[in-house]
Amino acid sequence: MKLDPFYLIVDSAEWIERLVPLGVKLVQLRIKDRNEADIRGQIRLAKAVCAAHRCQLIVNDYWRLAIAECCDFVHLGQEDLAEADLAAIRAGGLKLGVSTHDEAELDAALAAEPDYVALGPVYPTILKKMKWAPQGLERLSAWHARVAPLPLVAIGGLNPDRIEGVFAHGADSAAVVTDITLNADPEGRTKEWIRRTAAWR
Ligand SMILES: Cc1ncc(COP(=O)(O)OP(=O)(O)O)c(N)n1
Ligand SMILES: Cc1nc(C(=O)O)sc1CCOP(=O)(O)O
Ligand SMILES: [Mg+2]
Repeated sequence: MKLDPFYLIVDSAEWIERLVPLGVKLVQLRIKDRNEADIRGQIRLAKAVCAAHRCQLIVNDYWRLAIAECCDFVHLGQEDLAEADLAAIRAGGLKLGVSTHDEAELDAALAAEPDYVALGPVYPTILKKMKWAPQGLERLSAWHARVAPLPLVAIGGLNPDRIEGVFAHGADSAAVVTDITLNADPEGRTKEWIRRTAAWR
């Protein structure tokens, strides 16, 4: 399976409505702190927009809702993974991406037979407090050696100037949040990401 090299992560369907029509082909809906009915509505709207624009939607965390809403890709962290019903996810025909931050987590991720593995934070991130120090580019190469031929996603502190480095060290896709959502011009920055990742598409 091939992932688009530009992996946008946003916290609402409204962001997806705004940015996916610009040509985004891979987006994660990563919602925190909303009630279930709200999240279900967000997933429905995101799914409709992504279908209209041939963009792959990945639902973070809410695997039960993703199955119920007939989505086809979920992303799970290690705690989510430990509690998730992987058989139900597979029976629902969903693909699975898994976060990793150390070797033990990589072992657990690979045991789940995922469709991609993410490594982070490659660089410092301001999005959330993390207990792991930045992994650095050499760590991406080490992950690539263990993960290939599965796609490897780099995440954490990425910006357009760091794209080349992560792909040179074995990443197949670069995931990004704040470089776009906190940018003064999110649309312009999204177009820049699409352009700067074109060589790996
Ligand atoms: C592509 C990608 N990589 C890592 C994460 C982080 O997932 P997780 O560790 O479950 O943390 P939250 O995002 O749920 O806070 C991700 N979402 N996407
Ligand atoms: C959501 C998330 N997960 C990470 C991990 O390492 O698992 S780093 C991260 C934040 C990514 O946001 P930004 O692009 O703004 O740094
Ligand atoms: Mg999670």
